[in-house]
Amino acid sequence: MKFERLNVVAGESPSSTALEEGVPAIGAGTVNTPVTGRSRKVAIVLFNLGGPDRPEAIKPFLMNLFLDPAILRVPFFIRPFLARYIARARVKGATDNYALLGGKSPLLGLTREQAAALEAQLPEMDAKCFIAMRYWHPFSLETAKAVKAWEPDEIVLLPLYPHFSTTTTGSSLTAWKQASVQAGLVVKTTTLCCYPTDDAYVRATVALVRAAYMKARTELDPAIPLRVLFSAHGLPETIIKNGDPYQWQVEQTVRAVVSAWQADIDWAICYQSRATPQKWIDPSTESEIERAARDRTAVLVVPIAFVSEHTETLVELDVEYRDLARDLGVPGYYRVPTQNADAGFIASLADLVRRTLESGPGLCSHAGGRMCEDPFGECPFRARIPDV
Ligand SMILES: C=CC1=C(C)c2cc3[nH]c(cc4nc(cc5[nH]c(cc1n2)c(C)c5CCC(=O)O)C(CCC(=O)O)=C4C)c(C)c3C=C
Ligand SMILES: [Fe+2]
Ligand SMILES: [Fe+2]
Repeated sequence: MKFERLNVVAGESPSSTALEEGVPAIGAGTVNTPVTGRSRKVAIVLFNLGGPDRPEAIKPFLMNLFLDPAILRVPFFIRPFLARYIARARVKGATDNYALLGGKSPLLGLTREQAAALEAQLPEMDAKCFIAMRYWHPFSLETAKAVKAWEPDEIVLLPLYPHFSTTTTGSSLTAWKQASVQAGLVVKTTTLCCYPTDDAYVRATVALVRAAYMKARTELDPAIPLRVLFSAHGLPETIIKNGDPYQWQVEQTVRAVVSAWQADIDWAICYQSRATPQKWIDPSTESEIERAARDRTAVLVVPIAFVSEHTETLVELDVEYRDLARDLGVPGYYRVPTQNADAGFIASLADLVRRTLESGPGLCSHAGGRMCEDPFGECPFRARIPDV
């Protein structure tokens, strides 16, 4: 499918979109203009959250996270105190969790594998992937300088978050905008905001879920029912009430996956990784495990909204929730691996890069224009990403 261009989204003027202003998107003509004499140099910037690379990095990583106004929405003069308080409160637990993974997050290594696999799937262009992490190295500024030094013809900003949230992709875009200005990076840029119901992404996800389901079924007593729990990272309820489309987009993905799977399965959506004292969106993954125990149903947990393994899959799902399920007597606990460098998933990203280039410069979703429904005022096609 060919994307519509950004500015033809019904009812929206070019100036109503903030992100294309936010990211330097310079250059007349279309992105399809061939660069004569050589294949076009496309810098693909992969956004992810980042994680500590050694135990001493855990506290500053947590401080970076909680100092982000997109994460901790309190008045600016309170934020440093609250950030320090929450980071201190979490550091011991986080250190124990990262210790189970060798003292560091696997996220950067896995993102590098995704980057190499993606470059290999785009032979028709001179594509180079760069990684911009939000809360630990490589930060946006390091990456923006590296992109500038490479002298690309075009840039594609590709979040490794299929679902747009102000806390993830929105925050990364704000950081990228600031870094681009600081680095003096002025190159035609197209941003993919999200791809929750992209066909190839959904099909790749179905393939992983189906394989794990079949395996679990062969191991389980046929008399025991199996429920599929799609477990996404949670968010504070206030962020959703403010118009963040993340939860709606997660629901769209799950519906698309279930529909493409075409199997008669018992399934539910739940939310994990609550990290602040406020009320987070329901139901929690813990409460779904408790319900499965009451129903004497085994569970297959599908990490949804995460496309790489990290502490929240390898520790929270594989250790903490597995233990909880065992202690409650859940008759079986299985887990679908995240996409990582799965060939189907990387092929979906490669296709998204091609379509993003066709659509640009500016902002697009996998569907071309804005895909979020009206209540979602924080959809980047509508919201102003704050200046930094
Ligand atoms: C869809 C993905 C994610 C959303 C949405 C998200 C929101 C969000 N996260 C926190 C707090 C923490 N997140 C932490 C780590 C972490 N979170 C994500 C993904 C999403 N976060 C990833 C990929 C990681 C990296 C994990 C790793 O392996 O390093 C952490 C640190 C770990 C810990 O202490 O548990 C915190 C804290 C909030 C508050 C939030 C939304 C408001
Ligand atoms: Fe998180
Ligand atoms: Fe949107």
